[in-house]
Amino acid sequence: MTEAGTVPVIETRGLTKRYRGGQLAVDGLDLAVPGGSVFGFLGPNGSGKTTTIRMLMGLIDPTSGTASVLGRPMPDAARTVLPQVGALIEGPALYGFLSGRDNLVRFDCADPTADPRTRGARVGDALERVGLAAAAGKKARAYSLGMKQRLGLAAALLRPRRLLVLDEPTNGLDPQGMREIRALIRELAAEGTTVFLSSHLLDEIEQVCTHAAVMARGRLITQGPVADLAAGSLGRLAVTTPDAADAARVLKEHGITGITLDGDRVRADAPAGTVELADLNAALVHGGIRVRSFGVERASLEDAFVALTGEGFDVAG
Ligand SMILES: Nc1ncnc2c1ncn2[C@@H]1O[C@H](COP(=O)(O)OP(=O)(O)OP(=O)(O)O)[C@@H](O)[C@H]1O
Repeated sequence: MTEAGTVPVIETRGLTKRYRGGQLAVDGLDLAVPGGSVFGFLGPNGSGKTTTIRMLMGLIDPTSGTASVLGRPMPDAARTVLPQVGALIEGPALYGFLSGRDNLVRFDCADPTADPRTRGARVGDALERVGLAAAAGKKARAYSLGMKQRLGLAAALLRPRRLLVLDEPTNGLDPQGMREIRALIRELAAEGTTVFLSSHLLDEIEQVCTHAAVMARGRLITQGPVADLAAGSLGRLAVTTPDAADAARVLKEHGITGITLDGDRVRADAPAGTVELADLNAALVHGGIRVRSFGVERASLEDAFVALTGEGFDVAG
């Protein structure tokens, strides 16, 4: 699944986690995250995303299977791997009574490899990076949720990272906050950082991710480039006409399947391969059908998800 020649930045084989209560949270996961990708880890609440991330970061041990991050086994190589990974998991731990800047100073002090002489510059750069320079002196408790999330990202960016792991980075944010975080993710990716982010929002994955994996009930349903995942399910043909019943008949005569009628809308499976859309449109018109609009609606990741799992998806969150 990875691009030719690139070593996966995250790779798991048969990764499984059964919690002590017997809950099988992650079941035989084979994941491959290509270097340089923005990789969306998508699934409804409770599908095992956080459990997987916690295993990847060495926070909990798998029941069975293996995980490697930056080419090294986890959790065994956690000490060498984790300094190269910026993580934002379950919201940043901030002190409300400290300013944004002082929170970052605290994080930097906690890093034994961080040179105290260059601390001020590092903290300033990170604040600049996430657009918080102007609000750096404000107490963190006065920050909006989006600003807190950006401060958490700034903490993850205090040193150069090859990989960023973000668990639901836009959860609870308003649309403006979501846009800010997404823009930042795109920027970081453009600089070559691989970003692995979990989300239960399909449109978020479509907007920012190059690749995605879809989870349901602890199992991997599919993974690959986002464009391929969406293209895997054909789009829907949509015709608007006052002669809907006749249009449906003509489409059927031309071998079109999955036809549904709703008022003046006729929808159907998009024709595969041999049927030319222009010919189909001409056939309708020649059949005396008054066509108001005719086209193929692009398949979305949501269509792919529904086709793959037979389930709806909590799109709105
Ligand atoms: N510490 C735990 N002990 C027992 N069961 C757990 C524990 N943590 C999670 N689970 C269960 O494991 C399953 C997967 O949970 P997980 O949090 O990994 O899913 P998720 O996809 O990240 O969902 P969410 O977005 O709600 O966090 C759920 O059924 C959950 O109830």
